[in-house]
Amino acid sequence: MHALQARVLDPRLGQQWPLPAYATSGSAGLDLRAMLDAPLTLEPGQTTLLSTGLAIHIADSGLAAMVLPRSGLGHKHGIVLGNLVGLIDSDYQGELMVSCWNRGQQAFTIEPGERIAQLVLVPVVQAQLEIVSEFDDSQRGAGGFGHTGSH
Ligand SMILES: O=c1ccn([C@H]2C[C@H](O)[C@@H](COP(=O)(O)OP(=O)(O)OP(=O)(O)O)O2)c(=O)[nH]1
Ligand SMILES: [Mg+2]
Repeated sequence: MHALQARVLDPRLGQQWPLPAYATSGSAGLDLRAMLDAPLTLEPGQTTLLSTGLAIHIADSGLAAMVLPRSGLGHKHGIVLGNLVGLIDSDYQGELMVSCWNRGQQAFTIEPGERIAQLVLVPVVQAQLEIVSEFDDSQRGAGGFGHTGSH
């Protein structure tokens, strides 16, 4: 288990609602909660930026965190992320924010403290660009976007 510095920015987190924790020993994501004062209804097509009450400092440039949708909310209710995926830089120290997008056909009400997204810590390799005039041959070359067919 990796140690990760975190600050609680909303006192309700850890008191009224549990701090983010892995739901099972094999869970990959920590659920993030909506720090709302009242239920918030997202109309179809609407996007809102939600506070999570939590800040983290990853500190290691070999790591990042990703904010991902929860499958139940996304599949059943169309509640996904306005940025599709959130990327948290290792030097970001601000509040973790979640852009919530109702891509569905029905209004959805987010309750205060509801788990709205999940945070996954991932390894990162930073690359130094080495500019060349030609690449060595590869099996694929420049073929993409369905180049290998559909079967
Ligand atoms: O879902 C998200 C995505 C990003 N962030 C924070 C952490 C991240 O490190 C920072 C910047 O994100 P990103 O680089 O994706 O946004 P940008 O539009 O490129 O902004 P910037 O110019 O600040 O890098 O915003 C969040 O809190 N939630
Ligand atoms: Mg950026």
